[in-house]
Amino acid sequence: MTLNHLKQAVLEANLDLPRHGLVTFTWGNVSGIDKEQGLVVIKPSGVSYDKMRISDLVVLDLQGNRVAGELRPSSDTPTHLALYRRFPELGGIVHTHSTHATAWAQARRAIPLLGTTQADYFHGAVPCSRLLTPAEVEADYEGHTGTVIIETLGDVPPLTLPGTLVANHGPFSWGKDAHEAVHNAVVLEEVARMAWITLSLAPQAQPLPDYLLEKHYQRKHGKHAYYGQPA
Ligand SMILES: O=C(CO)[C@@H](O)[C@H](O)COP(=O)(O)O
Repeated sequence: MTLNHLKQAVLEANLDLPRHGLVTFTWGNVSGIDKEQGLVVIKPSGVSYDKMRISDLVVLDLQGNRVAGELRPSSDTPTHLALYRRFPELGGIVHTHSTHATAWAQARRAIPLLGTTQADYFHGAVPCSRLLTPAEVEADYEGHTGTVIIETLGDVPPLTLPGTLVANHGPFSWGKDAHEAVHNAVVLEEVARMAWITLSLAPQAQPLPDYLLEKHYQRKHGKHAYYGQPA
């Protein structure tokens, strides 16, 4: 994919955020990475989606040096860059304040794995990070937001758990590219809403048994996946 194709894909992915009802005002951002060139394309900070143009996008290297674009990059850029540096398998990252996922993050609760919808995408509960410390906020708030996400994932391959909640902040999602990252952000918001309603109806609701988790997760993502149509 050329850099211009990546810019177009990242623009489209950002415009998909309001299309899918994931953002209010400018409360979200999407980036994508050209792994060969080590360049990240990200949304400009504070620019409304209906006014966003491809020329507004900002291009940076993985150390955060501007390569192209005049506007300030998203305020969450250091978080995106920290995740790309730590997880080379990521091709796209999304951050939103989508209502239900943000509510679970504000409650500092992982979204339990209660159903097969979540098991189709997440190989377990959607974890919630710890709260950043005052020293971390003081030193590098957005960079350390990446730190707590990386800590929360530990050795879990990120594409098997394509999203995490940052305590008292909101969800970050990712995928093999920007489009898939937005798809996973939509799923995260949906399963957050489903889990909230489920636990309202049945506070004693139990997690999905492992045999059903594996069935659903592997049929979409396993070596012998058979969901959908062959590529
Ligand atoms: O988390 C926040 C604000 O709390 C940010 O995600 C903004 O909501 C989006 O910022 P920009 O990408 O426009 O800088």
